[in-house]
Amino acid sequence: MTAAPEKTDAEPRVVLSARGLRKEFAGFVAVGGVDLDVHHGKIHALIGPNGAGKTTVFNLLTKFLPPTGGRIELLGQDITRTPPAKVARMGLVRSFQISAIFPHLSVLDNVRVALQRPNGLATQFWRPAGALDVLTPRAFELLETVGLAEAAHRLAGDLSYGRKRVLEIATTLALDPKVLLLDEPMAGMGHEDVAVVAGLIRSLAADRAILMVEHNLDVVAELCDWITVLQAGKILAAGDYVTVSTDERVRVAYMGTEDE
Ligand SMILES: Nc1ncnc2c1ncn2[C@@H]1O[C@H](COP(=O)(O)OP(=O)(O)OP(=O)(O)O)[C@@H](O)[C@H]1O
Repeated sequence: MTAAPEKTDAEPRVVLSARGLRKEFAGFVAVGGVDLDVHHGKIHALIGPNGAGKTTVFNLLTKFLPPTGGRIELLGQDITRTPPAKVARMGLVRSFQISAIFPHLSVLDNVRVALQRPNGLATQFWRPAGALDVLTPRAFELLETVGLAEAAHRLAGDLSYGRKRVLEIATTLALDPKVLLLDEPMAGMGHEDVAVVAGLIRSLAADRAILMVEHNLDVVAELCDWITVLQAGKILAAGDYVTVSTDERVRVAYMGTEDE
């Protein structure tokens, strides 16, 4: 028997897909039939004006909201009706805002607490001192990955805003995501932090897929391989930055003018 040819990077594989994704709230169509393919090794942006349905799509993909229609597949498995915690364990992980970190714990402990979740230790929060020590090497590895190792023993709450976001991303890596969903990762950041987080996101995309909602179009242009533009719950355009940014419908709908 001949083995199936292995997929190469030249032919990136779809790790997350949605077909006909739909969500109605009491008759109001927030997401009206969205098709999406997210590829391993690629950074995919979801953009669109306020109220376009970006957050709702994120909530549907991560199963925080049940869809009213359509189908979602993760790594070839139908997850349309799978509960959120299971979807996260399967590798679809969403980065929350910095409120997800514990400000009174050290940077290292934030990551160790995150690491105990996939190990099924979440219910043992009040364990004897030292019980998390076994997680320390892996926690340091993750802090190295995101460039926070030297801040390991600082209180998380004392980090700059941008570094808090970086720490939060490190805690999501504890779940070893195959697909990482980032909701406005650059929101509220200055130029310097944006550059740091952009570099981090690029490095994280090397061995996983990234889907991000991002309002900063400079970041999208610089970072993203593929862009899906939503408007009023539907896909207005999709393609690389040049394709979508020169699309007249996108310019009118998203940028708000035909002349810019
Ligand atoms: N739970 C809900 N109940 C009713 N309507 C909702 C609910 N959640 C979202 N909507 C509506 O669905 C539409 C899409 O909202 P959503 O938050 O997904 O848009 P968005 O593109 O993320 O917007 P923004 O950029 O402002 O965050 C909006 O009109 C919103 O008012």
